[in-house]
Amino acid sequence: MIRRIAVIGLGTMGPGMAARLARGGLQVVAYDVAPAAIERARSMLSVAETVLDSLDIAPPPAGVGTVRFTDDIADAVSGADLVIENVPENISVKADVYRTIDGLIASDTIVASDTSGIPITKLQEHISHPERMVGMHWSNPPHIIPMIEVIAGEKTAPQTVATIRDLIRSIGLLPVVVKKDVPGFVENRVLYALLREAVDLVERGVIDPEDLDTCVSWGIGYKIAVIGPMALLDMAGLDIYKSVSSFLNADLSNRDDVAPMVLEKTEASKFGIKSGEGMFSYTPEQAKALQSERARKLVAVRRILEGRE
Ligand SMILES: NC(=O)C1=CN([C@@H]2O[C@H](COP(=O)(O)OP(=O)(O)OC[C@H]3O[C@@H](n4cnc5c(N)ncnc54)[C@H](O)[C@@H]3O)[C@@H](O)[C@H]2O)C=CC1
Ligand SMILES: Cc1ncc(C(=O)O)c(C(=O)O)c1O
Repeated sequence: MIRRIAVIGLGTMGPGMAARLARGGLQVVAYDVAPAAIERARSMLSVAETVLDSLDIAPPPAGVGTVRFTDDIADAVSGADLVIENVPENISVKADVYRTIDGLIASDTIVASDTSGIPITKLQEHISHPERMVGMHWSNPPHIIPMIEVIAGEKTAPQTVATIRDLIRSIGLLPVVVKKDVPGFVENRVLYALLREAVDLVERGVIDPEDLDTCVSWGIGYKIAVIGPMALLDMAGLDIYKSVSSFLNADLSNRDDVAPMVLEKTEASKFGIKSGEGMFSYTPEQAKALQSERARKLVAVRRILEGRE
């Protein structure tokens, strides 16, 4: 039974995840190596709590469902039933965390990684109880998006997958068990196929970035929220898909490296809203407004999709 959870890494993903787990009645202890990240996470936590209120996700009874911050990793993981690792997408940084916590956790503590796509089999090499390690891939923003992928590595015990799947379900979220430990799992394989083509189209001057976003959001995005790709194929007709894919697939981007436009921007520290510039430019006020607007619209759409409006 999972009651106490340690969230390690409080950047983009950690705070919203901590808020959502606590709202599900779990005792969360949140840790980051950087004191500034802990401070930022405190304010992100209260923003996430307001959003959870607007989703009508009822608070748990008094005394359970708390988030406590700590700057001591031993304190964070001590007594944890589950540790969720949320540190940068880099095997050696993640492996360092696993080595550090290895001697601090019980042999039956589950260690989950929120990796965006590093195979769990590779991460398991760095922990002494690989049967207790599992992928638990949340989607950003984690306090609003209900779907979480659950991925077993070669050495993950089936019981570990079942425990995490049941935990996700028990707090009203939507687990999807991925059957093979492929890089990127499923969500990011699909997302990155789309992003590769989108970046390529902008890079080749086929379309301006603003128009690309309008085309994808109001064309594909709007309907894909209501009907998934498999059912969409049936709606369009597999005969149409066969005809179009017979000439189009060969023309789609198949680049296997990072696009030059993305390399140029990241080399100039243009990372997006976190640095004030990426594909577009943002003042701090615009970045904040964009995040609130995204939360407000996601809440509104979710209420409708769940038939609550
Ligand atoms: N950003 C996104 O949209 C999503 C990211 N992910 C994955 O989640 C993980 C975390 O991603 P983000 O939150 O975006 O990263 P981030 O870079 O925003 O935050 C990472 C945090 O980890 C902390 N950190 C670094 N080393 C640490 C250590 N040894 N111990 C404790 N804390 C440490 C950093 O100080 C930072 O606050 C990555 O594996 C990423 O691929 C998963 C879903 C979505
Ligand atoms: C660009 C990008 N990369 C990875 C992820 C992820 O799911 O890991 C996301 C996301 O939205 O969650 C993302 O946008």
